[in-house]
Amino acid sequence: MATEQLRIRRPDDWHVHLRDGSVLASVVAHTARQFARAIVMPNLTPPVTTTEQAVAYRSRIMSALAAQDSPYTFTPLMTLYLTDNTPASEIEKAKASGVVHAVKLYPAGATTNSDAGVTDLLKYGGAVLEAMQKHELPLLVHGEVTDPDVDVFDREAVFIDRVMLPLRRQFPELKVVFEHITTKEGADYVMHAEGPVAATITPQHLLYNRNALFQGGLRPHWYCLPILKREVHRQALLAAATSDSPRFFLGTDSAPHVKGQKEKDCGCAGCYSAFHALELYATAFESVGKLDRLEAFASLNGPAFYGLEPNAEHVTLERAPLAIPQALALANDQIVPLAAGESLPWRFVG
Ligand SMILES: NC(=O)N[C@@H](CC(=O)O)C(=O)O
Ligand SMILES: [Zn+2]
Ligand SMILES: [Zn+2]
Repeated sequence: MATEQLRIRRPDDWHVHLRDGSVLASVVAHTARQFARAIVMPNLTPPVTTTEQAVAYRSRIMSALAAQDSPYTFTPLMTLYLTDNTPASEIEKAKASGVVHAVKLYPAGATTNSDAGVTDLLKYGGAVLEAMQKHELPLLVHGEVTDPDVDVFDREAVFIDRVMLPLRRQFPELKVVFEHITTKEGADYVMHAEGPVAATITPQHLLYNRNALFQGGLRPHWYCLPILKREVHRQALLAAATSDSPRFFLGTDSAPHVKGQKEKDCGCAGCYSAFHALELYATAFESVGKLDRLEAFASLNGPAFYGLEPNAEHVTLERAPLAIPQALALANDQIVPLAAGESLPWRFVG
């Protein structure tokens, strides 16, 4: 008989966008409902580049949650946005704060709100990377090159050769998380690389291939960066996520954009999955008969990499259909969740 209930340690989301202001106010409870902790991305406008800003952003997150009388205990783990001008001294401050848990690399122009990102990591970032390696502050990378001559479907694989390999040769002890990997090349690299390397994987990259972008017409709500890839890549990601390797862990990359910002002539990249993240992952894991691997991926591997204890509490999912709404009334607007209108076989109970 198929499993009817699934009880796992409370998971954490190692890559999420909570935004700010009215969007923050309406999305934070979704993340807090399923996850005990989350690595919060710093790509606000303006970006979170200093420890002081990260501390202030953290209190806005906590106030937004408190304002909703949310019954959940939730700990945001903050990140700094690396720029060409980040001083090495900021790293010591960040580490000492106890609030900042990682530094995020956005290659300039690679994705949403990345204009202030790094233009040439090894040229400008040497002293900062040295400090991060010394203070054991992980570097989280959006791993795509921005070279317009590189095909958008190849940008992750090319990033490995052009940035990842030289970076890790120069800073072999630096903890690096290859965020939201989308390719077989990315999965293979992380699986076999020497040293402290890990990767997050999103639900959309485990569940869909690039056909989803064009299913019956142009589907902007499946558009995120890095873009969905071919089926062979999806299969490789599923194999990695459900493998025995502790290097792969949950990072939804839930990235809310209001409906009008997605459905336009130049729409934003990002899928919203905080509403139904665990249900999406459970569906993906079950599709390959690996539900028993979900707990390690969602609740154990991430804390181990970041040097934190796993959560003590547990959560339960039950086999019952979850109808994903066509849209969620959020932020005085609407946000369309990933796979809107479809149904999932699992439901998060609490
Ligand atoms: N993933 C996305 O498509 N978008 C993210 C940025 C990012 O994680 O690259 C966003 O902030 O909207
Ligand atoms: Zn990214
Ligand atoms: Zn992201």
